[in-house]
Amino acid sequence: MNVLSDPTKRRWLAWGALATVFLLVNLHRLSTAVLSERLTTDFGTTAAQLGTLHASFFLIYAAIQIPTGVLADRVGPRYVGSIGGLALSLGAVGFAMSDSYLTAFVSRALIGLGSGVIFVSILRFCANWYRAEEFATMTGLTGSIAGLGAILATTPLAVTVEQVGWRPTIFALGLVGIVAAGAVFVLARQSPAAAGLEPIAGVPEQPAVTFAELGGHLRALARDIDQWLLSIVFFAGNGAMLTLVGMWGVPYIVVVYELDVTTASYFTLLASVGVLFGPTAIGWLSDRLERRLVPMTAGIGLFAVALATIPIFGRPPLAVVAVAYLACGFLFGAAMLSLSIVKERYPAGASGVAMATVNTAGFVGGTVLPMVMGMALDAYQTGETVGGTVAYTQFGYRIAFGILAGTVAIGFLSSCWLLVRDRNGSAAVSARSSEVDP
Ligand SMILES: N[C@@H](Cc1c[nH]cn1)C(=O)NCC(=O)O
Repeated sequence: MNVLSDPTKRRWLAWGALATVFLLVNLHRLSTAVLSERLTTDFGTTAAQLGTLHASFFLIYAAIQIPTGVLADRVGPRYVGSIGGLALSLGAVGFAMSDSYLTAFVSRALIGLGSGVIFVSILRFCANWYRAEEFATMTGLTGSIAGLGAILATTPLAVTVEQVGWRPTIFALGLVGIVAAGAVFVLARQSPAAAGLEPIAGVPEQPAVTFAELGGHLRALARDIDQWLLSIVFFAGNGAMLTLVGMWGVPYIVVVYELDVTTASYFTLLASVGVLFGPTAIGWLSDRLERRLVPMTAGIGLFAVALATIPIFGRPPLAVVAVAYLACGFLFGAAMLSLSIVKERYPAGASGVAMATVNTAGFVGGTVLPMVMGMALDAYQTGETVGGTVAYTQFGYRIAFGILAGTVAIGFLSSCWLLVRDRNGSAAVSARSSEVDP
């Protein structure tokens, strides 16, 4: 058997193609920080227009999660993943060739649209090609790709853009994406059987679902308390991480410790290093322990504690901030277990819509929490500007980080509630509930 005909090897090739597209998703979604000055020069954008360009990606991303879940369940990851990869890559090519803010905005929206379908398609692919007890590891591994993308979107992207220019860089990423989307189409079949391969031991063939059945599952999800609790966990965990890395993690250090932006960005880089390792390690541990709720609750609780060091001390030693940022990134992996739990609560054929529902909450968190923190900070302006941006007081940052830590603490309480419900038998928190959390 060669690598294409052996299903246990073939699945890694297909996952690799999908993961390459997901790496590009993460590079594009976090690239605005590095590109901002050049975009301002080339398109004459105001700060508000630049913010809209950045935020449009997240809004579209959140909005299309549930339709993506329906399509991933009904049509399969091969078509959804490859068409999404093609769309985001064409968007990147268009963005690189844009000659006005309008074309740049439309192209960026296309990148967001294509990107939004990739993560759920990968998880849906993993549900069909990996055993249930490998699923949290695969979800974590996929989440870690986001950490790698976040790292590549900092200094490596900045250096490349400096050397060859932003347009050739984004154009090249578009070409890589077109090749990767082609590889997804060729390799990522619906299941081993659909690829004409032997079944994989312990991975049952999943029945096809109709749109009507998926509608029924969506209605069940809307009524399911566990789904809402899991969504709160992911809203808090994913939202807090995206807020820390993508928005307020750097300005806090610049203002409170009076460091320059480049030095401050090393701290958020540490958080991304945490995301590189944490989701895989925690997912793997959960699979080994055959437990989901206990590691999720412990991890999200520690996440809240790590984040709370900032509002509690206001200006802790920088080494403490470094450890806290790294710990937050690593422990974010615990929040990702919410995706495995919801997947195991629903029939295999509807796992896409179930995971997409919880992922939506994660990206609503990534959109809402930076804004809420910003509104809190606005009440504590110093009246000065640092590096062209409005400066806020240290107390303002304590309040804003307190809101963020409080949100993660609510995620922790939701996770505790899930544990209690599971122990009381009021919820079958996992399809394998008796094995997973006895
Ligand atoms: N790992 C997260 C994204 C993230 C959060 N903080 C830094 N990166 C992830 O994979 N989320 C799912 C998705 O759809 O991107």
